[in-house]
Amino acid sequence: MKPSPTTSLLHSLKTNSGAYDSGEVQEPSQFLTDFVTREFNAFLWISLIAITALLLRKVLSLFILWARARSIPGPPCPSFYGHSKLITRQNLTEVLSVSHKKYGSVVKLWLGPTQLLVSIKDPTLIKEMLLKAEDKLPLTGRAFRLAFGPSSLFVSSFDQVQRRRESLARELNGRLIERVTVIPTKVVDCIMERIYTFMAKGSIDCKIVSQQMAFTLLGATLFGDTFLAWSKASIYEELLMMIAKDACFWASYGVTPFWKRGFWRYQQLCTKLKFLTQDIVQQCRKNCRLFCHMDENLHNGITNMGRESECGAPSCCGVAMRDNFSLHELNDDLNAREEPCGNIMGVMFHGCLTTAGLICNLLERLVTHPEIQDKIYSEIIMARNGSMKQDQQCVDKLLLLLATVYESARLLPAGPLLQRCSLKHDFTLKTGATIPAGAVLVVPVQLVHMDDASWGQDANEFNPYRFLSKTGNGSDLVLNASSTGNAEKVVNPGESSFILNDPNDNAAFLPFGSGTRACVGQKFVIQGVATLFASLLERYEIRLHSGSQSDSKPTMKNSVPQLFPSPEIVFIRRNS
Ligand code: HEM
Repeated sequence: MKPSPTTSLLHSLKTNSGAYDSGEVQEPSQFLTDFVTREFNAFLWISLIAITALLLRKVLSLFILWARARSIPGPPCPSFYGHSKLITRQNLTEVLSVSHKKYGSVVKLWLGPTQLLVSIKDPTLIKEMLLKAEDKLPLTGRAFRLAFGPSSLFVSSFDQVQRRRESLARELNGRLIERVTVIPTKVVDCIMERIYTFMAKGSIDCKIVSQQMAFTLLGATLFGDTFLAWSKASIYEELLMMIAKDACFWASYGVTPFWKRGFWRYQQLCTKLKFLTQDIVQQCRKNCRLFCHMDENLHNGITNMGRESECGAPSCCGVAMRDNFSLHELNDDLNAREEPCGNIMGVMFHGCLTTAGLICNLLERLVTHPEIQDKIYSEIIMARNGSMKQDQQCVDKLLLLLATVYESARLLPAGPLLQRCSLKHDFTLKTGATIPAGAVLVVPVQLVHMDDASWGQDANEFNPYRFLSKTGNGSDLVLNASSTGNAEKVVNPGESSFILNDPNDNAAFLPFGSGTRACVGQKFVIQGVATLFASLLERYEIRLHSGSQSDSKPTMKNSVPQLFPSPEIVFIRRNS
């Protein structure tokens, strides 16, 4: 029988001590061999103990995970691999819809023996969870890191994003909100210029025009006037969209797939985007210095005429945006590991995709509900007549327009699920259910937005009036979801006074998430999109192209709205 490592260690110790006892002198080479053998054996033992401890820890945490998860209701596992075989990206919301109906508002599914998914549908519990679970899933962070390099936004861990989040939120909701009323006048001109080029070829696809609008709105906000005159803007937009198509796919590999040719092609696109971002940032800085210089000259009484074309600012711009503070917020104070421009690319990527989705949905609702479009137009004209400043539209008065933006965001949120996790700590919900650290937490936003209990019988119908309350005889008559049938007839902008409800008062309104990792762009994007549409609708009527098929009522499957194809639309200039 082979001696075990312990016996050989003891034996060698014994023989050596015996040799010294008997006064024999050992050969130095023999001593060295014994020493190395002993050291090696000791190393093997230590490794064995460490690996066993590690495995035991893993098994223990697995038992703890299973024990904690037992208290959460959910369908039994069909196999060792849990429910992963039943779930695809497309049908997860449907699976969750069925499970919530059967098991209640908190449901668990096993995605494998070690991966637990917990879905929450009750609005109050959702709010609680979104406050307590501070981290994002590592997959999201990986997708952004692979595409744009390490950055301090859109990272999984809350500790790493907190500071940048707060400073960006301060800027977006402070100075930028003030400025957003100026941007769209210029942006509309630029957008319309491109829309006319599209229309020269016939009608336009709603998706393409929304992408274009979102990109121009965000680009002008982040980079100022320089962006509107930038010759490479359309290449930038194309690259962003190409990256968006593949980002999740490449991030889903546990190990970066260096061996795949497609991955290198993807990386090339990302590098091109990085160079383009650096280019626009440099141009912004150059123009900013030029503008500052112009300002000085202006103060010194030197005429400014002709300088605008000198510095490349577009002719359509009435007001120049001189300090690109958003760039400072995103690009300054980077730590050594961060990619310069990483945050800028991340914000452009997320902002463009989500804003394009909202604009597309809004356009679809307006063309399929022309009566609402007409009312919004009257509201715009009335607000314009009452406005002191002829070149600016005060969007806060356009209640029906704002309500239509909210309703569009509610009906088709940017993604079907909100995802979170708590990487380090378990936490307990009010119901007593303990959510283990590392569990994938999801909110099926589409289901929550279509829930009759939160939105009334007409939850899956387009009804912007649900966000308006009518004040009458001193008491508020709230035209909410349950009374919407009549509300539309009663509400006529200008005839009586209305109040726009804060959509966030309803815990079931989640297109921008909520809690610790909620979208920092919500207020800005709603103001920006509403101001953009106020300018656009004042000058153009948007209609469905005569050949285009669009069903205003999306079909439902297990309470999940099915997307309708993007309609073809046309912009018709108004006479007045
Ligand atoms: C219609 C447009 C937009 C929609 C629907 C949207 C939606 C969202 C959602 C659902 C989240 C995750 C929230 C959560 O987990 O609770 C998010 C995060 C975020 N959004 Fe937006 N967003 C939009 C536009 C923007 C814009 C324009 C910006 C910035 C200029 C922005 C900046 C961010 C940031 C920085 C985060 C990450 C927060 C974090 O990880 O801590 N968003 N957004």
